[in-house]
Amino acid sequence: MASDNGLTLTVVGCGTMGIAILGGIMDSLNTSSQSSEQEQSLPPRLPNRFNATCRSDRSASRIKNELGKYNANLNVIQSDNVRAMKEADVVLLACKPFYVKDVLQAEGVREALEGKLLISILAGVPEAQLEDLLYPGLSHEQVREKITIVRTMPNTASKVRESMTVINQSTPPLPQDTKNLVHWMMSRIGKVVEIEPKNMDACTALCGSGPAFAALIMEALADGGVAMGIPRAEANLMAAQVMRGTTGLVQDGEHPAILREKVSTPGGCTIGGLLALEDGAVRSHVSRAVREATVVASLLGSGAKNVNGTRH
Ligand SMILES: NC(=O)C1=CN([C@@H]2O[C@H](COP(=O)(O)OP(=O)(O)OC[C@H]3O[C@@H](n4cnc5c(N)ncnc54)[C@H](OP(=O)(O)O)[C@@H]3O)[C@@H](O)[C@H]2O)C=CC1
Ligand SMILES: O=C(O)[C@@H]1CCC=N1
Repeated sequence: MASDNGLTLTVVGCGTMGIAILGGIMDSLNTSSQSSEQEQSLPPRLPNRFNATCRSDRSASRIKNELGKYNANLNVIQSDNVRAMKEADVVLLACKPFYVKDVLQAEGVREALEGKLLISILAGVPEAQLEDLLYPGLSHEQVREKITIVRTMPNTASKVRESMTVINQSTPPLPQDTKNLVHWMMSRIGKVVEIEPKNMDACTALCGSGPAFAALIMEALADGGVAMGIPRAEANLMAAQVMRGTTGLVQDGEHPAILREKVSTPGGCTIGGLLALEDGAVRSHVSRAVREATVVASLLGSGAKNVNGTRH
């Protein structure tokens, strides 16, 4: 643990998401200027040392390459999760769901995590499952005396500090300092919403998978432009800025339906395009993608095989 007033944050399984989240936190610490509102809920101790764990040399190099620019106190630890967890005050669990059992049931892990805050970003793995892996047979109340586990769902836009991160509501509620710390960490990388546990899989689909769905729509917009003669580079830039501008309007309070109506001049081109989208049942298919991903997310933690197998 840190000997000064700072916390040591260990990211176990530091790949795409671990790097994105650490990058957001390090960037925020470098550029920190807190608003008065943030200061009120500022945790008493903030992370100032970072451990990132992985196994391969390739992953270790990637972590150093991508996070080196922040000049943070970062230690990359290969194939020794227990040491990295022992040194931590807070552990961010960022490995793939299918090897969480191996990671948490490895010798010495339970002892290394005792008394600490464990924040999980694993898709489809409820808090109860993490508790059971660490302390089989103990009740939730008994586990809470040994460790605090919080399930969250960020997304890949953490890298540019534009994540939509969902935090699972804890029962009983977290101690205020712990809650402030979790919110502080997650608000370094974007926006935060707390949600009931029953909705975490749907939030995994909407927020965790959402950037992939939005990217597909963005590509389709650009493809249409290319088909009608716009050069690819300009079409990509235009599609991205159109999506950004649209989100800006909605986040500024405009309802999406009103936005659509305002763009649709009677007898104009927009209504013609919108009706073509409705002919293709785009709205239904996009919603279905979120519904499908929710069902798949709910199966990820169970170790079930072929979770993307056809259900029709
Ligand atoms: N990708 C996304 O957009 C999102 C992912 N998530 C969730 O985040 C988690 C991580 O996903 P993602 O970052 O994409 O995955 P990655 O595969 O990019 O990262 C996982 C990392 O874990 C390392 N690793 C594997 N085994 C171990 C081990 N035993 N000990 C320590 N490190 C290990 C791997 O490196 P090496 O093999 O070298 O050890 C790898 O770098 C998943 O649970 C996913 O559900 C949540 C939201 C969005
Ligand atoms: O596809 C996945 O399983 C992960 C979880 C959310 C985003 N990516």
